[in-house]
Amino acid sequence: MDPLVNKTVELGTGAVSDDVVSNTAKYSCVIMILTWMAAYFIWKPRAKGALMTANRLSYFEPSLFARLRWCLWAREILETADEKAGGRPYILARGDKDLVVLPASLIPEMNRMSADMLNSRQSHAFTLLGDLTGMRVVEKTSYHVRMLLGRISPALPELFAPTATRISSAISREFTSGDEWTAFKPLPATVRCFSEGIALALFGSKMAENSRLVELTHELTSNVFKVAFVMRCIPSVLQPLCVWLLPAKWRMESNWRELGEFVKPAVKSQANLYANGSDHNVDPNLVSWMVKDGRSALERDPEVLTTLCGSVAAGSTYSIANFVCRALVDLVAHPDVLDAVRDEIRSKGERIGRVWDLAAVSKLEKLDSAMKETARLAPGTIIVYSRVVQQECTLAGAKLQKGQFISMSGPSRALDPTIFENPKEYQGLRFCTEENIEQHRARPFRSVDSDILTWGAGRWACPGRLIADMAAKILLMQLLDGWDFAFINGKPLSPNAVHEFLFFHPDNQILARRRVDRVGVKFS
Ligand code: HEM
Repeated sequence: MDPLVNKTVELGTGAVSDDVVSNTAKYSCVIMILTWMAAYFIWKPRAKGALMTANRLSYFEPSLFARLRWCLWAREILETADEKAGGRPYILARGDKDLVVLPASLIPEMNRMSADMLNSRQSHAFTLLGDLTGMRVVEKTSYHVRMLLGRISPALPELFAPTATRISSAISREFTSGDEWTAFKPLPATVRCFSEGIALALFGSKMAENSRLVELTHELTSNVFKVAFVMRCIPSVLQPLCVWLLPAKWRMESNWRELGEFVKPAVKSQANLYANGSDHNVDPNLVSWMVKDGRSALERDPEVLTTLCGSVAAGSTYSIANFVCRALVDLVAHPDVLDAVRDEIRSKGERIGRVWDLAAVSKLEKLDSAMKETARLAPGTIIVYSRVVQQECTLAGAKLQKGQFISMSGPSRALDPTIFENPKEYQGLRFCTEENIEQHRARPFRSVDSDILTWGAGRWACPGRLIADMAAKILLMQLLDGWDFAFINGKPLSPNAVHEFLFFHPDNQILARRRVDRVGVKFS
């Protein structure tokens, strides 16, 4: 029979539509099984002996979803992953990159690995989207890090008094002089205070007299972070185009140009001075030392030095300000700790005639303990020890290829109940108890502590930690002595988070008023 005829007949009875449906169902089943098998075989070799993956719902999920989840819920994702992994390495799908998260117990072993095995620069440049934020050069050099550690940190006793003077005069500008409660935004106020100190360390006293340059140190930072935070939500291929839709990108470009207009002529004129042999006393600031010590063409290039100054500004102004605002609100939320810290400042001040030098400030153990506790509970970043592997190696049983990004979870250590009793509870004086005080004296806030990980760890731990510690104490001591603080409607403020970064929201407000019984804090 002619099949066409047959079909026509069957169509009329509706039998064909049943057939078509059942064939479609069969083919769909076959396709599904084949797809599943293909996925299984592609996936299986990776999964075999492989690590757990966090923040990836399925192999086929677009990485954009992982990016967005990480942007919004990084803390929760990391906490759940740490718990599931139980101290074993795992993969964190961040959306922009898969990181192998290693247990913090590996820190001593990793600290022994040479600099050409693990690279921190590549990882920092990637995290802050160096190509888009203008900081790509930090991938090539750590000259600024060497200068901070080798030249600026040793000069801190000399920098202490002028830094304190600048911060103090900024405090009197930024904080209320009235004895009535007044609402204000602590983050922008403290950022402006710290920018005075950072500008001094970066550019020296003469250049730091220029208020626009001081302003640039935090304005540039703010725009760099805005660009990086927003662009990290967008797939890499779209970033070079989309970034130009951000007003922050245009402002940042103009900030870089302006910074160059300050730094480049200074670099050139100082290079001339040194070339003429008139370099007897180097002013302790980053620009002067970089010009003086520069050996390679890169280290002498005014454009590169401008970028390095900008990247130090980006690593410093908001980091200290965020930290100090958190330390302050933690103290306000725990009046017993606040009273103990104030008493310590007052009684020690009386013993030394109320004029503080760097050594005396460094001995405020209760203030130091409260700072450590804040940093433990609300670090600047929950991911630390971020490095790029340079040679194939095996760590904690995980085989790592060249180019693999690795990292560690800060909270997995800082909130470990075997290290800290009631780890999620703020106990500002926990490091000053009888059994902890000796260790606290040996490892104050400014030191690299692989239990708290405030500064990361190893040879590439934060090179600005001594400056940060000094500047934070100069500010906190004056604020605690001179002002009362309170929450608006008694409501405490929690840290905000975006990607792996915790921060104090710039719009957060608290109340302040002058203290009637302030005794005054002077620095020498
Ligand atoms: C409370 C304030 C601060 C905190 C919590 C902090 C924390 C950190 C952390 C965790 C790192 C990564 C370290 C690693 O990769 O192991 C880092 C890097 C860095 N910090 Fe800080 N920091 C602070 C203040 C400062 C200051 C004041 C400066 C400069 C004056 C600074 C300059 C830098 C630089 C240049 C890097 C990059 C180092 C590199 O490329 O290897 N930081 N900081």
